[in-house]
Amino acid sequence: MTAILGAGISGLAAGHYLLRKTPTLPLTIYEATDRVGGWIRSERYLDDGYVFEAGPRTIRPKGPAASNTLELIEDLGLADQVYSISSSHTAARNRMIYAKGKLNLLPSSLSGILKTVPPFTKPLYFAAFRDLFAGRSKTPLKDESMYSFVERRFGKEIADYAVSAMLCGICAGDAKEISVKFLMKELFEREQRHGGVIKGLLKEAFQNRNKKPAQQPTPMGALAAQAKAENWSIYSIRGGLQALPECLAGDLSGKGVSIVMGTKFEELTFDRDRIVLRVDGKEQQLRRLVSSIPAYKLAKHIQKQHPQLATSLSSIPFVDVCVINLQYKRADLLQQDGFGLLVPPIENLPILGVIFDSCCFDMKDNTVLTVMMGGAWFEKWFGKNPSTEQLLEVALENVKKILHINQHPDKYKVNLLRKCIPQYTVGHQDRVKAIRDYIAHHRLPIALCGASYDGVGVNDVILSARKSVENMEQD
Ligand SMILES: Cc1cc2nc3c(=O)[nH]c(=O)nc-3n(C[C@H](O)[C@H](O)[C@H](O)COP(=O)(O)OP(=O)(O)OC[C@H]3O[C@@H](n4cnc5c(N)ncnc54)[C@H](O)[C@@H]3O)c2cc1C
Ligand SMILES: C=Cc1c2[nH]c(c1C)Cc1[nH]c(c(CCC(=O)O)c1C)Cc1[nH]c(c(C)c1CCC(=O)O)Cc1[nH]c(c(C)c1C=C)C2
Repeated sequence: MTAILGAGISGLAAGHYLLRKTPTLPLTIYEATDRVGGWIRSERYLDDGYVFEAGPRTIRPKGPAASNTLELIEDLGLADQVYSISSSHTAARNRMIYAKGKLNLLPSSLSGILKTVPPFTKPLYFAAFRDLFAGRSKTPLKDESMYSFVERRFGKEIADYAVSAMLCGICAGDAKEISVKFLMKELFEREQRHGGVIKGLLKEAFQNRNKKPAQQPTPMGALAAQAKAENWSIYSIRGGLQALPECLAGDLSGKGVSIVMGTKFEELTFDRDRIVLRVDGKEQQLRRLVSSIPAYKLAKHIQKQHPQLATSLSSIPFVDVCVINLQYKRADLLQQDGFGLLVPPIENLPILGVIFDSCCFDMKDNTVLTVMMGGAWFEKWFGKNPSTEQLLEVALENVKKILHINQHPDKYKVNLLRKCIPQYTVGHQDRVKAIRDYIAHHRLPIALCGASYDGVGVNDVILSARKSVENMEQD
């Protein structure tokens, strides 16, 4: 038998790809909680016309990982439930940062890069000049923090206001700790090879001017082609993103996969080419296993037999995020439409950002906002065990200060998501390599997928599930 640990989006996707490879495969998915979806959780108030998302709310449609998700959505028959936002929509164009006491619209066009836009004190194209004239790093580097790379190449303002804020909005992390390879691997490698990012881009464009592309682009499914033709910027699923894992789980159950909820699985031992899983007091013999649970959780289950692997798995840090959904029964509370705002850490405020849900999606006559707080700075602001009231108060205070909304929300929900986002800190790539090398060296019949390893977005974790299954040996 084959088993999957975890029924978050990556575990369910792994089930989908396993069945696509071997439709008759006996398969069980073990989930610790009483629901599927993991961090994807939508609380629906459909009679009143709105949804509270506790975790992700939008998915990117561009790039190979994104096309893979769209193909999955199509396979599940969910294409007609997709709610897309085109690149010309205000929610796509208007992203703001709160800095120096006011809301600043980030440039979304070339002309914006040519002008000086606050909070920056020079036009953004100056950053490109700086890169052209800054020397290469004194010694070759294997990795460094995102902040240090951007500060070296493009200057402190870009590091403080653009990149640090963007990292808050992707992994709730501190740019001074996150590896440059998390988002800028190619730029970093170009700089290391050519002594500058722009120099490298120009040199490579010149060298490749007559070369044919080495690979044909992968063919696009119909939905990905539609997303391209209609120029989608982001999308979600009607009624909330949770419909995606729910639909996947329904499809798998319909194909005979057993999804066991509320499992207490204790220990995993590897015995030659078998795995013994102790679950709910009983032993299960498995031929192979896909783990989609967070790395630090897997570490606990294999600690006794493989302490070295457990140490590597637990070395991937995670942060806590508090997500506070607010609903007001009035449509006109926001002075500026947009996707939302981010607060760069240099502002030293206790919130990471606010998403304007009701600008992105039609939520009848409601204003719906989501305040995100904590991340790498959770303990600094809130200590170890803040109360719900304390968290709500901080969120409302900042909504008042930044968005000038003084009234109390008609409905709210405070979600404290403990250890919800992994931090790809400097050296992450080597840590993941050490984990995979250990598994290969000891020939352990386990495949890893999920947010701990190769990307934290919904697209990344679905693709990680596909790759982990494709790389598994056949019987
Ligand atoms: C606040 C927030 C906002 C986000 N926003 C976005 C966004 O806008 N766009 C985007 O693309 N991504 C976003 N993400 C990231 C994305 O949601 C996650 O990376 C993704 O959902 C992770 O999926 P997963 O399956 O890897 O892990 P998880 O969702 O963590 O699923 C793992 C599952 O395993 C179960 N489990 C754990 N331990 C065990 C065990 N011992 N036995 C059995 N089961 C176990 C858990 O209960 C869970 O169901 C966001 C994440 C957060 C937290
Ligand atoms: C705590 C704050 C967070 C906000 N969103 C996330 C966190 C942790 C999670 C998240 N957001 C995005 C991704 C990546 C998706 C992918 O690449 O597939 C993740 C994991 C998308 C995203 N959201 C914002 C940006 C700049 C990005 C990067 C990609 C893109 O440009 O679309 C903006 C943003 N995120 C948050 C806020 C408040 C915000 C405001 C503008 C919250």
